[in-house]
Amino acid sequence: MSPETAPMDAPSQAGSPVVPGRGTGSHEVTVRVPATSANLGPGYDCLGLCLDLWDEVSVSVFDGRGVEIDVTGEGEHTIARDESHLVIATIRRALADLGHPDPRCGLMLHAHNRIAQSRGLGSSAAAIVAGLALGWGIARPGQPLDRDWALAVATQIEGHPDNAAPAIFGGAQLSWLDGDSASAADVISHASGARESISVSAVHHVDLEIDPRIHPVVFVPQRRVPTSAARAVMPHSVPHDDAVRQVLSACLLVTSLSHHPEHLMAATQDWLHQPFRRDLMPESADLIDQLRACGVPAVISGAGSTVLALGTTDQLAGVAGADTRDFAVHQVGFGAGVQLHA
Ligand SMILES: Nc1ncnc2c1ncn2[C@@H]1O[C@H](COP(=O)(O)OP(=O)(O)OP(=O)(O)O)[C@@H](O)[C@H]1O
Ligand SMILES: N[C@@H](CCO)C(=O)O
Repeated sequence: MSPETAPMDAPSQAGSPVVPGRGTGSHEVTVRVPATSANLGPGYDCLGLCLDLWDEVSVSVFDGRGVEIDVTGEGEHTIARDESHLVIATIRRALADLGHPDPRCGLMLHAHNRIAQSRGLGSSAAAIVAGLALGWGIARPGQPLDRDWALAVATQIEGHPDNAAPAIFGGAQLSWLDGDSASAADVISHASGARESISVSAVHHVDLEIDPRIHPVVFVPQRRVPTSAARAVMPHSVPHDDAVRQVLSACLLVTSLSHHPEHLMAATQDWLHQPFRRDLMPESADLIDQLRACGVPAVISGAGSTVLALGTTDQLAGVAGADTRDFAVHQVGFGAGVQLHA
């Protein structure tokens, strides 16, 4: 395999704090939370995998009210430094859910982000999962994270479980909601119209084996595509013929990932979301066309704009035939689920 590669920012050792604690009145809680790639072509809103690329976040509680937020790395010039910061907002949600006596407590947060935002690498799911794990660490110090609880709450916040499941459980995950609801928003509105909590038993996931011959490569462009914009262009219905082809592709992807990488080209075809999102990310759509023409199984990662190639060394050799100059190319490897140190 010979794609142009750039070194990833090496993660620090698990368990080492991001920065020395400055909080007063509480010990520091630290999490490492991974990037994820959802959809994988035909698995819209239900398939996702975890990448070996991590945000590291620590928090401590101080006496009084308010927040102090320090961000380095991705988003250091753009991310909010107030209560609207997604990790902070989610910590408070977790504290309330877990019956902490003071969910409005003062919070000091340090984040070192490596996951590019609004590029289809699950940055929002990572921030939500980080917030839930940190909230758990504050409210339940020393207890192992209840990952099923985290998945249910993350799904309610994010609306779909396909990034949250691998961010929490690692590897590749198939995830879904009970009943005929496609999204958490449906579950909420069907329930009563109010924002009720999704019951933990309403969100499901299964681990999918990944054939050791398969490797991921990500091609990250400069263009940002907010997930909300990418979901706004989705049609309400698709032709039956396309739905039939999608079923085959999605089924084939599950078995190709686990045991039959030779079928990954056919298994990564999609008729449900990528065609409708092309105009939002023309460079990425063009790169996918080039890569697939060279025999590389390539898809839009999540809602875009990153391109994900998933293949064997032989399949990935085709990357050399594509023009990747406008993309940062990383051979990342597969990751594990969120790590909490409380
Ligand atoms: N580390 C972070 N800290 C705080 N907020 C974050 C962080 N990462 C993401 N966010 C919030 O989430 C937004 C990006 O979420 P969005 O759903 O658009 O993209 P994504 O999650 O990166 O992509 P995808 O869902 O397609 O994988 C950012 O604009 C920011 O508001
Ligand atoms: N399944 C989601 C992933 C991004 O959050 C989508 O494609 O919109």
